Amino acid sequence: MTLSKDNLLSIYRHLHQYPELGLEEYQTHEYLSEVVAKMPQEFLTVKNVEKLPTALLVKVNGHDHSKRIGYRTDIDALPVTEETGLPYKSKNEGKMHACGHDIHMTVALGVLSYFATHQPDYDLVFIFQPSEENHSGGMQLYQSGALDEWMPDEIYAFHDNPQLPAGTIGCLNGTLFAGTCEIHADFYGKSGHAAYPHNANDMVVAASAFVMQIQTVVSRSVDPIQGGVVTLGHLNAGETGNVIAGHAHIDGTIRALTQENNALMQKRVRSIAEGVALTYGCQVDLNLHQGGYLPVENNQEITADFIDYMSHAEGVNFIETKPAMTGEDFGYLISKIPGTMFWLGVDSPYSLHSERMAPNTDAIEPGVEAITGYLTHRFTTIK
Ligand SMILES: CC(=O)N[C@@H](CCC[C@H](N)C(=O)O)C(=O)O
Repeated sequence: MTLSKDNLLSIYRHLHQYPELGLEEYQTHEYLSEVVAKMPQEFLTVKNVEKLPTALLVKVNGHDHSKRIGYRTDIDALPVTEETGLPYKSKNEGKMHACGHDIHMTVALGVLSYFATHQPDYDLVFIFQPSEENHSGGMQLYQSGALDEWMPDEIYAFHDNPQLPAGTIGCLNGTLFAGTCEIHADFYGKSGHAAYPHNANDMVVAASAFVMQIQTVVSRSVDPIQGGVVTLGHLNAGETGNVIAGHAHIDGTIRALTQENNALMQKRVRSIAEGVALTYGCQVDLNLHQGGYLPVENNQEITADFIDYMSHAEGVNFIETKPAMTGEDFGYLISKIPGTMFWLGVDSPYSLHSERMAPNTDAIEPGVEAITGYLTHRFTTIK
């Protein structure tokens, strides 16, 4: 049975209502397993992963086992309080599928349900991967060895895109997403009475200097033609207005389209943190963590075939897109297995990660059809 439009919509709404954070996706894993269990099992082999219990792998056994295509979806949500006002809004307080991984999972189930009833030419491995937003779930899954016996020859994934019309496929033959590196910084000084600054060491001042100096990383150190991003999204210091803060904590992210620029920016952020500590006579504890968030470099030959198919397939609305500074731990998987990442338009006025981001669910069916059509085509061109 191929899941119908109504089935897919009700799956989407269920997933949307029960978002879970990275590595905690137990209910999601259970629900996905139940949906897969209701599909005809003749061609399916399901595998759980001991080291990563919320991951789910499903192989559709093809007519011929000499080649294998991987299709990955992420399953985690964000610590965001939903404000879409949707009747099926999140029931898990403070958690939301604000990055649209619920769309990713629904489309993956739609594609899987098609191949569960239409045996593919070669094997297809569906990878339901935890923790894309943090903890590098894709890298953890790869390194767990769970994929080893089902290692795909090539791999695909998409991300939903609120800026594209619903159902539109977007792609680029090159680097689609940036490599990212998380910044976590703690500045330690000496707290004290607001009236006696000379007896304290104010970490609001040190953290502010760090924030301002960081602004020169992209503007002064990165080739402007290549660009980059440093965003500090979280700053916390002190307790109240008349007490000098002895501690400041900052979280942020570095983004660059090449690993070389990412490394350069990491080096500059470290120098600035150390410079601020020296200048302000404080301690800094800086943690720069890149994990599996490598640039998403689409494979040239595979992506050329993908773009050729999508631009000519009947019923597919395709546009060539620019690189984006969003990150993805698919960057790790695609550095190990050649493949293509692409966009699926979900047409929302609010951006990914916004508490108001409400994907247009009209994207689901054309997404399933375009991907099903491409994979069917790819079985005839895969080398
Ligand atoms: C698609 C998307 O929004 N991905 C996230 C990935 C986060 C990577 C890492 N935790 C970081 O913050 O650098 C993104 O924020 O782009």
